[in-house]
Amino acid sequence: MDNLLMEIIERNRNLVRNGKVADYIPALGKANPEDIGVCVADLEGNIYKAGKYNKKFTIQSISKVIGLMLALIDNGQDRVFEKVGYEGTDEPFNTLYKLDLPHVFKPANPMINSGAIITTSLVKGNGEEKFERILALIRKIADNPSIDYNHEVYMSEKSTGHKNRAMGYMMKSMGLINGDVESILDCYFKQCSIEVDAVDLSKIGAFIANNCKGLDAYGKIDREKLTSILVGIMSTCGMYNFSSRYAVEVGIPSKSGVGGGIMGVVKSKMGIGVYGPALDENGNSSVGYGIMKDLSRELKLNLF
Ligand SMILES: NC(=O)CC[C@H](N)C(=O)O
Repeated sequence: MDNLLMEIIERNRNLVRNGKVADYIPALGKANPEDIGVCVADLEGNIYKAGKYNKKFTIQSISKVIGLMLALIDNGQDRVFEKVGYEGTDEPFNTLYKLDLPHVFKPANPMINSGAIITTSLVKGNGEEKFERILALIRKIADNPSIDYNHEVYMSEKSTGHKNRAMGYMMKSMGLINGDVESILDCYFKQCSIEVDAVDLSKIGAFIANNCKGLDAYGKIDREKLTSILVGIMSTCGMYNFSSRYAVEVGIPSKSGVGGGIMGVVKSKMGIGVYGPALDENGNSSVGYGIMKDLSRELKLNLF
């Protein structure tokens, strides 16, 4: 299996040229596009890996899955989806303008920035406590207590994230956000700056694939429902405005981040973590997409 993963990396390495490392968050621009890693964690506890699987990068939008998870545990399904929708969108992840349309009352889904700012706002905790709870949950489900956030990336996001700030205040004016917008954004920027590697992502994916089994408590939701919401939303919205094409070509519920990571969840089978920081025009890892496509074909994982 490790050999197959290495072969798949090499087969897709040329896709680096189709992408570009994100630099709208200046600190992300330092990543090396040639660093490519992959890891598969199955539900029996086996870990298969190849390439730069232990290269650290920031989790970015993949944290939206964990934000949604904790918001659901804290509030239950109905309260969360009063403030954010279930539906996919053909707008990019940082879209803002639809929030100002007369018939739009909430962000389309929790995987775009506006929707994720809502789920972060719904995570219980005052000030730092909100972030500490998100970090603790990631450490727990990745089974890695050393996971932490990257201060430089956090500061870089905080000082340049004006559009996210605009969304936060817009949604406050729409009555969707309770509490202090700046402190919610601060938590959002920090959660995006949490550093992981491909192994961590595969383990988080495996946790979800195993019906989210292993938490001490599930608060206002049961874990079967929690899992189907996470997996359903990842399949329809996880790759932003590329989600449907991705479903056709890969067919694995996945979430990407502009740090270059993709996390895949194959229910009852495995979690997958891929890293490749060069991004395509939708903000998804260009090599990561190729690797997921090949993995899906070779291991017959396409759900559809
Ligand atoms: N797509 C992403 O990974 C976006 C996350 C990034 N922190 C942002 O808010 O722009």
